[in-house]
Amino acid sequence: MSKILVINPGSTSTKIAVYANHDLLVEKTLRHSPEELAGFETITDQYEFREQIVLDVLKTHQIQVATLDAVVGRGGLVYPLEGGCYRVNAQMIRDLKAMVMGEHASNLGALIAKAIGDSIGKPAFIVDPVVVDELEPFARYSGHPELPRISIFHALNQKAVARRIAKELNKPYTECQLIVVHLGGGISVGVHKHGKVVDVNNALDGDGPFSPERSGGLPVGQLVKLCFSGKYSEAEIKKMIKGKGGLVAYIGTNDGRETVERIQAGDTKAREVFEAMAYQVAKEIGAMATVLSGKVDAIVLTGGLAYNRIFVEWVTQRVQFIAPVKVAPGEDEMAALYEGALRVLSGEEEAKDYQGHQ
Ligand SMILES: Nc1ncnc2c1ncn2[C@@H]1O[C@H](COP(=O)(O)OP(=O)(O)O)[C@@H](O)[C@H]1O
Ligand SMILES: CCCC(=O)OP(=O)(O)O
Repeated sequence: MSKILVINPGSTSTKIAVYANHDLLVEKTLRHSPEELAGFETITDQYEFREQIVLDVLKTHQIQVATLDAVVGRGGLVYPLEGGCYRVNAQMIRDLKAMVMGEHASNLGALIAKAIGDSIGKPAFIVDPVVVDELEPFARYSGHPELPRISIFHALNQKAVARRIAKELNKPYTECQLIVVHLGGGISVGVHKHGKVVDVNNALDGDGPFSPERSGGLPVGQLVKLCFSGKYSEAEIKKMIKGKGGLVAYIGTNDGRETVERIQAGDTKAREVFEAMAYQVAKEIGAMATVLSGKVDAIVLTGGLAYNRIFVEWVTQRVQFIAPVKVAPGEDEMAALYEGALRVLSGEEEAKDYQGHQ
């Protein structure tokens, strides 16, 4: 029997699960408001706070750390790599601490998993981190060679959900042409062409639609002017793009459910902003459909916001002319992390070795 702890830190939540022999023993999601996270200057500063959440959940459910066989965390911003299950090693920890590709809550997945694994002499893994890179050459062009587009997205959930939908379509994933949209704290719109994500917006850093806590793409000229206006520090501008952008900037919350409650209570501003976010998501889907020359098997909406009927309806109305829209609310990340680690523990697959910068 393999008992595995799964740790999934997201920008608006920490998700924890424990599995044993395919049985889900515990699953818990803790949501974090912008106020709760405001006191932490960097993501790494949230380490103790998020680790304590994990340990508290284990304690509440009377699961002894010593009984675990492995720990698997959501993979963060390491150097770009191919998909798969990687053993957390010293190089990975160094790169995450040095924030070589930037900051995101997912960076804490490997750090916490490694600390807990080391405390009991058991291995720690990550699976399909947010930097999985399968972009085709055209997708890397931005418009200036010093600023190539890069692949940062919800790789783990996009891949897991795409495989599930491919099954529903009775087609191997490697033969499908899908557009998968993860609607989380960040929003990614990925083109899955024959099993590879050949184009996707950088969900973290000022690209694509705005999201609950991110600005998405901004008018560059105006942004440059703002950067040099003396009005804001570099750190403040970065926060406008990630953390305090999108819904947070317009209506002060990163919470889709709270937004819906406000809309139901007659808040017209919240309604307009929420609908504008759906409009931008639809526009990005339209753009991504051109990558597949319009030959799209299905458009898939997933992530937390896909639970919301009105939001899904607004997007669907604008994009259903392209392909059938399938809704897979929430995420398959916890099971995908568990299964990735289990494949290694059972000897079905070998853990990949993270090398750092190639
Ligand atoms: N039932 C729901 N209705 C509307 N929005 C929801 C619902 N559940 C989650 N959300 C929203 O989805 C977003 C988070 O999605 P999730 O995929 O869990 O993201 P993350 O991993 O970024 O924390 C938040 O804005 C959250 O409030
Ligand atoms: C870093 C890309 C993935 C992402 O945006 O995740 P969250 O929605 O959990 O912030």
